[in-house]
Amino acid sequence: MLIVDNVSLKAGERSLIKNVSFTLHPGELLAVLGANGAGKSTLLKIISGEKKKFEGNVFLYGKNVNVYSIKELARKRTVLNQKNVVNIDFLCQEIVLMGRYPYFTNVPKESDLKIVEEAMEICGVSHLTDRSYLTLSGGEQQRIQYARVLSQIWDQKEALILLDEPVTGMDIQFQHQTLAIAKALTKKGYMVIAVLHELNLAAQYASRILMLKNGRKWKDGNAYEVLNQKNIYAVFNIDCQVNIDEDTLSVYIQNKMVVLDADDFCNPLK
Ligand SMILES: Nc1ncnc2c1ncn2[C@@H]1O[C@H](COP(=O)(O)OP(=O)(O)OP(=O)(O)O)[C@@H](O)[C@H]1O
Repeated sequence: MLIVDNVSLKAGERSLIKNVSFTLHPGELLAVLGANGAGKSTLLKIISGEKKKFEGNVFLYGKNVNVYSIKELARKRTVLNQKNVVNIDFLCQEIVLMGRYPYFTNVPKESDLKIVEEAMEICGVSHLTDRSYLTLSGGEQQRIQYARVLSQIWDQKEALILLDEPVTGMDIQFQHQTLAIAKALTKKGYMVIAVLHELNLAAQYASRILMLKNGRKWKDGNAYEVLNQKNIYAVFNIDCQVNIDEDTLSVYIQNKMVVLDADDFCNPLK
């Protein structure tokens, strides 16, 4: 279980996160939504233990996240960051093997290599095993990073999977594949928190949605409760049509096209 208890974080005088509380249970997939700069990545960094100086408390499986040892925490939570900077020319298999670093000292065990193989297979990147990571496309790199993140908790009975914009740069097939894998893992008892910008993917895959606005919790509930026209306008300042299937209560959001007149913003002196 994850308990986020009245968490706040400031940068100077500015509040990045303000009094955010929620509880997550095994089996839940929480999508965190919000406009650019709403505080989604900051919240994930607090939960992951990356940001240590904040008000309030985060308890992961009953223990304060700030008192875990690095090694212990690495077995309880895994993180896919928004940006994954790699400058050294690793092979893809070596990148995924990094997920197993908390489990071996010098030489990976047979079981570590097997997990790397399995994680790469589920992420559809087995064919990239011996490729240089730096030669991959953006979407391929993202899928390798996802395999690394999964390999880190693959053999754990309980763990929290934190995904910051996991489907950015992926084609539509792998956007769905990525979230389908996350959802399948929740059925095994894992907890997942995914920052998403695509509202329909959140509606389809998340069991719960947390909307952030200016660092505060705006709404928390299922897609049917949270993804309505009013909330979407309040958070994203955009008009949309929300279609609801009354039998399944599934939600589908259609955005309206934005039309601009170039004369209104082009340099009038040109
Ligand atoms: N160290 C910092 N000092 C000052 N401001 C910061 C710092 N870190 C983040 N911010 C600001 O805090 C706000 C929240 O940042 P955060 O990265 O959490 O947003 P986000 O919701 O993930 O946005 P996006 O959708 O654009 O990724 C932003 O306005 C950002 O500029």
